[in-house]
Amino acid sequence: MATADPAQLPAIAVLGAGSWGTALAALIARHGHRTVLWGRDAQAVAAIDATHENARYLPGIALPASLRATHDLGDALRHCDLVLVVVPSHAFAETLRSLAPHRPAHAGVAWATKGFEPGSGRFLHEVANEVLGDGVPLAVVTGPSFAKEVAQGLPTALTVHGADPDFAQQVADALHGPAFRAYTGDDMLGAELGGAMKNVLAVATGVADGMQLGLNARAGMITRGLNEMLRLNAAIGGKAETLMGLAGLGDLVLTCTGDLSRNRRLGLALGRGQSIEDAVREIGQVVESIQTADEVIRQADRHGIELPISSAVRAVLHGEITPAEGLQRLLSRDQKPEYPDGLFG
Ligand SMILES: NC(=O)C1=CN([C@@H]2O[C@H](COP(=O)(O)OP(=O)(O)OC[C@H]3O[C@@H](n4cnc5c(N)ncnc54)[C@H](OP(=O)(O)O)[C@@H]3O)[C@@H](O)[C@H]2O)C=CC1
Ligand SMILES: O=C(CO)COP(=O)(O)O
Repeated sequence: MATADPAQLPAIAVLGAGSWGTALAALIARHGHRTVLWGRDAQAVAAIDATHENARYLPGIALPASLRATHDLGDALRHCDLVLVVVPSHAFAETLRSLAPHRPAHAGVAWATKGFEPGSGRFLHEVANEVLGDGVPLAVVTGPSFAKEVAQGLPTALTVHGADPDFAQQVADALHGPAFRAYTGDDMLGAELGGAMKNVLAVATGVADGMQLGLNARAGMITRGLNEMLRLNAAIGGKAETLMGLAGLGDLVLTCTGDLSRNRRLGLALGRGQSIEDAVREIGQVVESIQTADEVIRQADRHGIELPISSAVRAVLHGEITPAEGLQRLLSRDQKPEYPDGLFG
């Protein structure tokens, strides 16, 4: 908390100077932790360090003067007690490999990245286990949290899941503060699945809204989307309650309904007839669903689960069908019971 002696609090290195990494670094620095933000763009990072503003990703928002920013990974990690990785999923494995030789032996590694390893479909904790080896405490930070609102100090709740409860608590303690509630859990599988899948489902809801299908369609899409999350989660062995909480339902509702969501905005643009290339260029930030849709379907196929909405999103993102054809595909499915295999079957 702001009144604590910074020397008594864990020092934290945040890797990734985009909107979410910057917002989390600012939050943690405001709580009194010695915090260093690392970014790959030397010029941008020098400007953040000098002006206390991330002009590209969070323009107009004042960052705490105590937040240091650097391009030197060794410098960022040298005296840290905890590493928080906040790069896009396509850069996750590479960033872990870069940080590994610099990580102080006692420092656990958490991440706020949402998605899977592109190409392999591996969960990010599987990647972290492989790259860092056994014995390094790991945790995932996830939940309904737009970077801009966190950076502005607006109230937010999210959750930290890890197999090592002490480490999950350490991460949650750094995030928790006067306007920020950080909960904990031990279900990395469910937490990572929720954070990844909600981005794909936000595209679906965005498409429906872009096509002006109405509020009924939006609510139906969100609810059947939650059903897809629950079914895949049950198959992979995640806990149902994780998906009914901040990591699932909470983030699904935020991303499907909030226009700050880049994944929703991609869907809106596609639903209005814009091309994916133009939409992505206009958004100008990472849109995780583009890679995640493939990996969700890969996971679903592996477990023999049918996910009609996610599958339609994947096909639209690949240009295999139009949004109108995707809608027709969903509406023409056979009628069936709402829960043929029970609530979490
Ligand atoms: N923004 C949000 O509200 C939230 C985002 N997330 C998740 O956080 C993750 C990061 O997203 P976000 O910060 O929003 O994305 P942004 O698009 O805002 O920023 C991406 C950042 O990652 C950097 N980057 C890209 N590739 C690499 C790489 N190979 N090595 C190192 N850095 C790289 C970019 O650097 P450069 O500028 O040089 O390209 C940029 O600083 C995503 O998985 C996202 O889903 C989770 C919750 C909320
Ligand atoms: O993960 C997020 C909110 O929790 C941010 O969503 P987008 O990546 O769609 O902007």
